[in-house]
Amino acid sequence: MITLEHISKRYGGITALDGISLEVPKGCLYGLLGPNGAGKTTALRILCTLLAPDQGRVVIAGVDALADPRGARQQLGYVAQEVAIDKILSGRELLELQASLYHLSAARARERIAMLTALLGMDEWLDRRCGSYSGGMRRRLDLASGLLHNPAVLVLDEPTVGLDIESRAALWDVLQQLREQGTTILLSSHYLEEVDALADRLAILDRGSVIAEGTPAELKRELGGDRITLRVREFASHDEAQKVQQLVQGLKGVSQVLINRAQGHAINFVIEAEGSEALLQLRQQLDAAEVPVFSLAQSRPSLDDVYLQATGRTLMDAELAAVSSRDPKAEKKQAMR
Ligand SMILES: Nc1ncnc2c1ncn2[C@@H]1O[C@H](COP(=O)(O)OP(=O)(O)OP(=O)(O)O)[C@@H](O)[C@H]1O
Repeated sequence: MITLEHISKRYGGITALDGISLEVPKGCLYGLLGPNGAGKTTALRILCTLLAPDQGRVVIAGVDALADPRGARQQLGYVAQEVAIDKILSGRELLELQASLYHLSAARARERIAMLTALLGMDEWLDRRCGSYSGGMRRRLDLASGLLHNPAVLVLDEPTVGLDIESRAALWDVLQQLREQGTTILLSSHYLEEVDALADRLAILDRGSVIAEGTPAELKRELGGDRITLRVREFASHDEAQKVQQLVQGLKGVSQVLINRAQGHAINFVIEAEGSEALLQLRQQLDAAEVPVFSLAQSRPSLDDVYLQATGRTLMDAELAAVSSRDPKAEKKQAMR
């Protein structure tokens, strides 16, 4: 239903997308996971014909989106990151306005609004002015606007940012229902647990490139055995961590040894075997090699491990780096042009 082929996009000297390709099959809930600044919004805006790529091809439900943007838009519902809702209108008036922009007949508009009101639980407050809505209500109304014309493809940019746990769970339910009804959904997120819980398939985006793609289970399985986090001290120095890294690399059944700066220079690695026996043996090997142990934790691979393995840093680490290097004001200005 969605094909992106070799899409590149630069903003001045910044490469936001570096030749990414994606395929989303029909009826799939697809997650685009990546830290802030990875290029998720840029990819979604290109897909939704709101931004032109420098090169590449976009096909939505068989329609070439660059040659026929209008045709592609008829297949699409887009829920942007920033909610743009008028404060004076009521939710219902806003949906009616939106329905007329989609050229729905009055009868069809009434029918769709009634259906979406029930689906999204908006009955109690839809006739109130939007200015009085909470973040969760605004998100739901925004989702309803994206779904009014019953699109085959729904694209959501970070749909649960800023939502409380309850609203987030409600939104997840709605997305799962829509998928069951056959809607193809592409959502971007920087929440690992969200993509893990919802997505049938996912792509991990980092600095404008797809660094991993598959089902959550496949990606985790590819990492092999259990993940170990070893801390020699609460906050070790980089030099100390490097020494331990070399020691651990020499141990039996150990692979993919990395230093994790974000966790006080903890050492992350994989052990071939599973279970407590393996940990016990590892502990003995560490003692024999005279490696001090402040803490030693074992877990099954997670999506964060997939990211860590591909980039050498955790998602949280990447987020922090992105926050300090971006200029939101300049980006907003540029995006308005
Ligand atoms: N309008 C713009 N002008 C200049 N640079 C931009 C603009 N929009 C995005 N960028 C840069 O392009 C890169 C990708 O940004 P993009 O917004 O696509 O990432 P993202 O993964 O969606 O992050 P976020 O979730 O924070 O929006 C970043 O380095 C960002 O600083």
